[in-house]
Amino acid sequence: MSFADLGLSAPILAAVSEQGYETPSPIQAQAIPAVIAGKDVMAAAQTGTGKTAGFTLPLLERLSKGQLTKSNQVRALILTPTRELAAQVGESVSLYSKGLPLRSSVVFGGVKINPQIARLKHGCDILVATPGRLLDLYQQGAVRFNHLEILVLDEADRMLDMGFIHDIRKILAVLPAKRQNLMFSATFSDEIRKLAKGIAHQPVEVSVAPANSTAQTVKQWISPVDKNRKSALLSHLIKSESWHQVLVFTRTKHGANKLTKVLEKNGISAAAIHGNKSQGARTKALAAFKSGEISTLVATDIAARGLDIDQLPQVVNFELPNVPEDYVHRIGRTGRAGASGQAVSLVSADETKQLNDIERLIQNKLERHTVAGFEPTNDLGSSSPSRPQKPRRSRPQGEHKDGQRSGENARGHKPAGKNRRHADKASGEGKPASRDKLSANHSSSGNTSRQSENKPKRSFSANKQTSPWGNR
Ligand SMILES: Nc1ncnc2c1ncn2[C@@H]1O[C@H](COP(=O)(O)OP(=O)(O)OP(=O)(O)O)[C@@H](O)[C@H]1O
Repeated sequence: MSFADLGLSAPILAAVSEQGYETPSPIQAQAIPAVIAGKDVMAAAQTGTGKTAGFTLPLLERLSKGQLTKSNQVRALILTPTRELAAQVGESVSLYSKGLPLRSSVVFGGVKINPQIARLKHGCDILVATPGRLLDLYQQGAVRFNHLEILVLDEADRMLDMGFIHDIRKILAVLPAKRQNLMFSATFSDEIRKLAKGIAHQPVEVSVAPANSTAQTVKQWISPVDKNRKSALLSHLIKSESWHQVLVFTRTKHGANKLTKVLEKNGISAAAIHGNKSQGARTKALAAFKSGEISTLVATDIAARGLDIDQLPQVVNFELPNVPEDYVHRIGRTGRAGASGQAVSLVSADETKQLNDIERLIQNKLERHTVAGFEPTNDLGSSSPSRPQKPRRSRPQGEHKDGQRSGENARGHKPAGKNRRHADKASGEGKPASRDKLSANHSSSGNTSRQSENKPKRSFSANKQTSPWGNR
């Protein structure tokens, strides 16, 4: 199977080959023809298996056949839960649409709105957005959806959970009823799956692995440890194992700041990224991490979804997430595109319940390795992954993960224009990061990227045993 067999035209095939992709991943092989055929698609596939190209390539194929955009209008809307992810997806859209006469743009909160309004004036064929800022732009008349053809919910389960559903409903209400709906994620709870089906029209369900499964390329283990020894253990591991690039997840923003300070005190170069940081600080931290300027990025779940950090070798859960699906997404920042990676969770006795929930969700008992000198005084107890899965705990209504409120709540239900400062924060997590390049106000049609230069061929066959790309 090659990309040419999937019904993509020459300019798109050229862009794909410039990226070094030789073979479509299983999710791409299944989703691309269905999207090109105009069907609604709900797609589930493990983290790092190329879902972005799975919806972007056929979307471009369809748009390239129709009429180009008109002023303030959008033909395809891609919604993402974080600003960083919006930027990254925007970058992919630019790369893949290089040879096409299509305009694309990215909008998210936390940066000035006026340049975004100016860019939208001429309309865009593809708009990548976070929900809060999109609503503000809509309410200010900067963007119109009369000609919208395609809606994509990237990280669909996250977009449809309690924190985002109000904004999504408002957006859906202003879109034409007749449109193509695409929803992609690595995880779908039954509850969210039902909700998604209500939005899509007889969707084709594409799934290439058991529901909610982790990428096979990630070696996972847990280290039982007492809560008050976690930062010492993390510092010890980073130094003794010579981890040069580690993404560490904490449960709270305060916890991320505190841990960053401890690591720095222990001589480890670290920065924190979370929703209370300015967009500038977020962008800087992620860029410094990607370039190797700092070895450790301490993040809340703001960084759990979708971020594609090239060859990231190591993820650490300093604390386990409350929602078990978030574990799957967090550890999926490593072991992407067939590369191997390692994910370690530091688990204290008070987290036994979260651990049980995670092991049930992924149907796998995680290996325990106690590090010498860090033996816990309190036992973890044992879990049984095979018991039936409990209903998923939803996040509190109106709360985005990472303490962010929905656009509506953040604006205190006032029209956006009257409370712009808050509205800017609304979609919360917002600012971009592409794989190698961060661009705060990325807007483009056919821009260039360092990624495309001298791209090595990326093939699935090299790692057939473990790679999700090669398991067909
Ligand atoms: N056909 C392909 N061949 C080789 N590499 C690919 C191919 N398609 C995508 N990639 C690369 O694989 C990586 C992961 O892709 P992507 O970010 O789309 O994963 P994803 O499935 O959306 O993951 P997540 O669930 O974490 O969002 C990217 O670096 C992308 O460039």
